[in-house]
Parts: sequence; C-alpha cells; structure tokens
Amino acid sequence: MIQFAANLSMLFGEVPFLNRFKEAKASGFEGVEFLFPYDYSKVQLREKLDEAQLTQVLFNLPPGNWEKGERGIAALPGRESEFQHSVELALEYAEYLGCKRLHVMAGVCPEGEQIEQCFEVYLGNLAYACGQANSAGVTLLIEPINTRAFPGYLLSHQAQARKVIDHLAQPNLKLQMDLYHAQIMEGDLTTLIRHQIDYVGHIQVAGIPDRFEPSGGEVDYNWIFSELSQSSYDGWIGCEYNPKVETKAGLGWLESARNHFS
Ligand SMILES: O=C(O)[C@@H](O)C(=O)CO
Ligand SMILES: [Mg+2]
Repeated sequence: MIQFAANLSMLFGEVPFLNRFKEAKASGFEGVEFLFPYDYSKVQLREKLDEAQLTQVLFNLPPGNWEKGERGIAALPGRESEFQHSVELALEYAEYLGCKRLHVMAGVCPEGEQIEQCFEVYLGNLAYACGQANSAGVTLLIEPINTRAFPGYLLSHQAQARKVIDHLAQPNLKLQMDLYHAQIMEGDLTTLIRHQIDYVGHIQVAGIPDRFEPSGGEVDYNWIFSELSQSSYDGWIGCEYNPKVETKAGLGWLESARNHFS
C-alpha cells in the first residue's frame, strides 16, 4: 500500500534535526527520508528511528562538496574512486538503518568536460554501485532534477532516466520520480506516470512553483493521487517540500491524500 514519508531535510525544521523523527511520528508518518545522514553517527540515527518506530525509507549518497556547488559525483570524470568509497559509506549506513533505497546523484558536468564523457562515467559508476547494493538488498534510485534549481545537472528528464535504466538493465536500479522537478521540466504528469510507473522505485511531491505543500499551486494533486491509486505503484511517497508557514499547520492536505489510498 502507498504510504507517505516525511522528508526531514525539509519538514519539521522548527526543531533540531534529531528531534524531527518523533515530530514526524506524532504527525502520523510511518517513514522518513532525508538528504544526507553523514553528519550523524549511524547509531544515533538508529536510536531515533527505533524510539519513534519509523522506517528509514531513503537517503542520498554523499554528494561531493555541496558548499562548492557539487550536486553528486556519479558522473564526474576522475572521481571514480571517491565514488566507490561513497557507495561503501552509504551502504554501511543503509544496512544499519534498514534502509532499502539510496538516491545516487549524478552531478553537474564540470566545465570543460564533454557531456558524453560524463555520461560514460555515470553509467560505469552506476553499474558498479548496483553490484555493491544488490548484495545488500538495496535499490538504487536516479532522479531527474530541474535545471533551474541545479543548472547543468546531468539528469533532468524522465526519458533520460528510462534510457539509463534500460541500458544498464540492473534489477536494483529504479527511477525516483519527483513530480516537482518533472512538472518544471516537462509537465504532462499524468502521461508521465502512466508511461513509466513500472520504472519507479520512489515518488516525491511538492507544490509547483514554490515547492510548498502539495495542495496549492499549478498541479492538482488530488488528480495525481487518484491516478497513482489506480496504478501498479505501491511504494512510498516522499513529502519533500518547504512548509509554507509551519510544518504541522500545513499538514491538512495529508488526510485527504491518504483517503485515495485507503
Ligand atoms: O529533489 C531533490 O532536491 C532531492 O530529492 C535530492 O535528492 C537532491 O537535492
Ligand atoms: Mg527530490
């Protein structure tokens, strides 16, 4: 059955990060996701999950130097050995936290590098990572991200991701379909969902254009949730949005969203 996960990098920012787990549970979430766990020990995080009885649904591989503008290293030529270490670290956390999904960020193709070469490195790194993750029972996800947010990001369209997944033909490589990015880059969300739901290993939602709650803005999420409820997808939906005012005050949309899946 489809369930909703709170993205703790964005929700419950009113309290310190480690307190957000119990806030998520108290607000009715059964699972959590966030961008990166690496500022905390895996033991600290496990404790928080256990205390609140939450499932760790997803997090990302280390992204490289975020402060310097790096947004993943999977497609960066010359960074292959760093990438392999990042896979090892992420899998260590994933196994300890019981997390079955990891998002591998492609990265921004560096100036002076050919896109084709970045793609070649990306494919090689993904194939390596899939092998490592498979033995740990972990699915890797690739997410097309809008280039307004991350200019030059290598993977920005759903069809590109499908091609990568088809090309590599790995059983544990899936699409992270973030409907916020998909609407900005492509629109036509219903058709995208109908055409590629079999590729999808995780979904994320936010209102468009402001990345607020998925209840206002240009996309009718009641329509989208109804569409998803009729599809074969039965995984998690990550609530990856910035609360417009305050997290709890803005959670009214969730009850009616859940009604689509009950
Ligand atoms: O959509 C996003 O921003 C995230 O899912 C992510 O992993 C990269 O920032
Ligand atoms: Mg996302």
